[in-house]
Amino acid sequence: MTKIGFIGVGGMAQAIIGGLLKARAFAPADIVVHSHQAAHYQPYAQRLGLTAVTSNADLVAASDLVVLAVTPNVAATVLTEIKPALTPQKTLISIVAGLTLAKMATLVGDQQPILRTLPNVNVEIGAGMTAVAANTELTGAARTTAEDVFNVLGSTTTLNEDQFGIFSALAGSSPAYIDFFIDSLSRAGVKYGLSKQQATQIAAQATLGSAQMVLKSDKIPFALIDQVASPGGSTVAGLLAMEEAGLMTAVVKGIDATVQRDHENA
Ligand SMILES: NC(=O)C1=CN([C@@H]2O[C@H](COP(=O)(O)OP(=O)(O)OC[C@H]3O[C@@H](n4cnc5c(N)ncnc54)[C@H](OP(=O)(O)O)[C@@H]3O)[C@@H](O)[C@H]2O)C=CC1
Ligand SMILES: O=C(O)[C@@H]1CCC=N1
Repeated sequence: MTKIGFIGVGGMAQAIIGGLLKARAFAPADIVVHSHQAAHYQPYAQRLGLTAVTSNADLVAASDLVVLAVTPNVAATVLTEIKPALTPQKTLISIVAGLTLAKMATLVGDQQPILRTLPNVNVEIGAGMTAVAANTELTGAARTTAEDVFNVLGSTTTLNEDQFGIFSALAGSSPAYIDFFIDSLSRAGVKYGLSKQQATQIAAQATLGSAQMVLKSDKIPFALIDQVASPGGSTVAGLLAMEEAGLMTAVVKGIDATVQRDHENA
């Protein structure tokens, strides 16, 4: 059986592992974990029945797929550390935002098969959106095996590396921005007397349905806006007030800052 190892078991690795277990894509014991602090990875591994090892090198030795799931500031150090344990029979999978295939190859060697990915947190419930880019060493069955890790967790798209920055903003970071929007809607509901729990449920279901409508309809979002906004009605009054407060400009400015920070991490 293919064994998958995670270097780092923070928020994103735990979302991927949770999604893989729910999809029964790997048996718990075939998921190997290690992170910086034993107090973090050992209880987590024990709780889920995963295989915990005591070093990054041991993790690479025990895994066919090695997922780099550390923050960008320590990625280079960790790649240098695991280089002696890597072989061309193993696939290195990075989820690190901003880290290019070329940079990784300089640290682990040109012969290493590598899949650069950028998943989002919704992989945890099988509703993820992940970008992938393979280097020239990753081909055939090995490439399929690596990409299938993310195919079982939602949608995937193959992307040129120069588009990973904007993808990271629109799919990787946006769950936080959409949660912010849902929370803003539900806070408005509280202002008008709904309980926070009921307002959040209502706002989240309306957001989910609207996203599904955009994906299923042949209309662009602006046409769907017109379908909701009745002449002389309440929606158009709300839309104009939101635009006066600069909603679209605020969103684009937020994405600009996200992309800029992603480039600084590269
Ligand atoms: N969060 C998200 O939605 C997304 C994140 N990403 C990328 O995923 C990566 C991880 O992000 P996130 O999970 O949010 O971050 P976290 O801070 O939650 O997790 C980072 C993990 O790295 C571990 N770590 C730190 N240093 C080492 C080391 N030397 N050796 C082994 N493990 C180490 C930490 O271990 P310990 O806890 O034991 O200290 C921790 O488990 C980032 O590169 C980010 O760009 C990509 C897409 C989406
Ligand atoms: O906040 C971050 O840096 C990462 C990248 C995409 C989502 N989270």
